[in-house]
Amino acid sequence: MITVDSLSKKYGGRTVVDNISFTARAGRVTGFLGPNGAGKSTSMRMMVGLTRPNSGNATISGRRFADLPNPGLEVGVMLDASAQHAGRTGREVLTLAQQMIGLPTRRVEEALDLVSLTETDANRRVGGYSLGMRQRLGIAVALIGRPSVLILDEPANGLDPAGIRWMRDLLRDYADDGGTVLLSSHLLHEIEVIADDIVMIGGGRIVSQGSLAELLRAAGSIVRAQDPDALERALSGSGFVTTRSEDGSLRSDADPTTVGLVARESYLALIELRTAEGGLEDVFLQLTSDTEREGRAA
Ligand SMILES: Nc1ncnc2c1ncn2[C@@H]1O[C@H](COP(=O)(O)OP(=O)(O)OP(=O)(O)O)[C@@H](O)[C@H]1O
Repeated sequence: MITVDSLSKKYGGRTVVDNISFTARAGRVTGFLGPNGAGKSTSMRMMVGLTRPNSGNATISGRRFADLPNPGLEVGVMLDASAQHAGRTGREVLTLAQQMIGLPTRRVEEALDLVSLTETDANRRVGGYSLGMRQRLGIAVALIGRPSVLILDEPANGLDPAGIRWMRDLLRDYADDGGTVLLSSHLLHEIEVIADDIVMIGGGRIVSQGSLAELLRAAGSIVRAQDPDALERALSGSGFVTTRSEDGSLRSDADPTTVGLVARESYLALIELRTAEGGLEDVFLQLTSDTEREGRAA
């Protein structure tokens, strides 16, 4: 588990992380989502003791990163996959991590296997790796000590669609085995397909957090009814805002379950009912544009 408690960071008098608090739970993938410059990397750096917060603190499995006796056994971190020394081979990078943590040498081969880096890849210098291969190596370094917590900054950067699917499966299995995963992204689709919980950040502040299902519910619904006028009346009578599209469907700010219940109460037949398209993207753009407006006005 990762607990972030009222973390703030200022650079040159400018607050770039503003009093953020959240918990990333065991057995869940938590997506840390925000546009460029929102403060995701700074927050993650504070969690792993690389940047000193102005106030607040973060703990990993109940302890501050600096107090972990052998951090590599507790938390796997990948903040910048390109930060590895370009002149070292992938195997050398992993061997250094294995020795630093004090693991048996076989963990190097196991970690390579885990991220599907071949023998030939492992013996090449990192400088010649594609970005996708660097991401795989970075994830291997993070996983080598079998930690129970993973903190990954934009791990899907540079991966092709097959690579993204691979990473998604790897992180899903890791969380299903009880691990805690916190991963950042500015790509909504990436988060939407992998995360159980979402922490949305904009302008250094948390603008929304909750389970993916809860946030999607906020996106509203698209519904087609046999009698759209009657459904429109029923929904507005229940306090929901409904708009009619040219194709006759209705868009409502009520979530699909609520729309279904309202329709049932009025004995109305529905032909189609789903979450409004755009889903998380709509919620995200709406929430982060609000904070940006506030930021500019302040
Ligand atoms: N060392 C630093 N000195 C001064 N300003 C910094 C420093 N590090 C980050 N910032 C600023 O803090 C803000 C947040 O940056 P951060 O890298 O945390 O955002 P991010 O959400 O990770 O964005 P991205 O997706 O672009 O990496 C930015 O405006 C950035 O310019």
